[in-house]
Amino acid sequence: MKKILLLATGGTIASVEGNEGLVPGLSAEELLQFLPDSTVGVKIDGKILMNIDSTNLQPEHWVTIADAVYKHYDKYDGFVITHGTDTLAYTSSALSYMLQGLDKPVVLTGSQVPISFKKTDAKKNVEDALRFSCENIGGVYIVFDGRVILGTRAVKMRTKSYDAFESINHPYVASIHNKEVKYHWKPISDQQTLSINTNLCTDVFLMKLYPGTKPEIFDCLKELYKGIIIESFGNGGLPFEGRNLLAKLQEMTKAGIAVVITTQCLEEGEDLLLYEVGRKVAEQQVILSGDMNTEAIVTKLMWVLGQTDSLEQVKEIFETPISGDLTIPSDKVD
Ligand SMILES: NC(=O)C[C@H](N)C(=O)O
Repeated sequence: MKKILLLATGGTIASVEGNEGLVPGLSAEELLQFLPDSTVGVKIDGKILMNIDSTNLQPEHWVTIADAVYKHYDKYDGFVITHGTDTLAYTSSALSYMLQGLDKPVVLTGSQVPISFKKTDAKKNVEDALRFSCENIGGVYIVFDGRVILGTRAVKMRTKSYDAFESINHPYVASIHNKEVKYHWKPISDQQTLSINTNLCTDVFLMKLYPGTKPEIFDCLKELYKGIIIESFGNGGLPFEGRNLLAKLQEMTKAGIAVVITTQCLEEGEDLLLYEVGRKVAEQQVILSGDMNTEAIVTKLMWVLGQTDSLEQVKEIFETPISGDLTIPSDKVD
């Protein structure tokens, strides 16, 4: 019989009605009591790590979760982490960088409606997550609404609907229907032994550009952050006329700030070489993010800056795919 460890962290799934709205309140054992008897066939131990709305979740909590998986790794066949949906994709990405070489599934799930409510998506999601955690597959995954998404590729797209998450720029790993797992994609495992590296540098800022962004904002950011992610427009680029951000970019990279360029478009990623506005940026010491999603970019930059201060190394590690986070152009199928 497979042994699974369920790590509870809070979120809507564990929430109850409080005086000021929904608030996490159920323990891991209480969550498990809501599951039907048909979940037999698996031995599940439950452990609560924190009981918070994932809006309150911080990078330090990612470390707590990674440490818990690592500590219990040899004793279990798989792991299910129940979590709020709002920052779930950040946690799944962070875990994908901190825990590499997994040969067992680490499965995150949550729900849009608390498990104690009559009509809820929680029971199905936890059951599906438990099912997937028994598979012979390594890596970090999100299981939600019958779909399995690679941990570095999920984006929360909807605030209320059950199909809250989409897999962006990557195939769904599998779908789960009537208790059956049907694969659409499988990872190529090149590293066999599990390694944990939870060093993070959280001095990372995410800026969304809009027409009219003031260049002076970068003077403040330069003092506070070691890494800045610019969500630019379309294929990527910065204005060099009017409010000139290109000149500021040069100042930032000279000051040793790691600047990552991405796009506000969810699908297909940046392509800086296509337009003049992008090429002028590509000529600078910037870091490219290809088709990575913002959740993966933020957590990867924190993780890479936690490993090295050398800008060349930051660029090299960041631009190398980890845990399926980035499609290198030769991998793309037209
Ligand atoms: N559906 C949810 O879980 C939302 C909740 N606010 C959370 O992220 O904790």
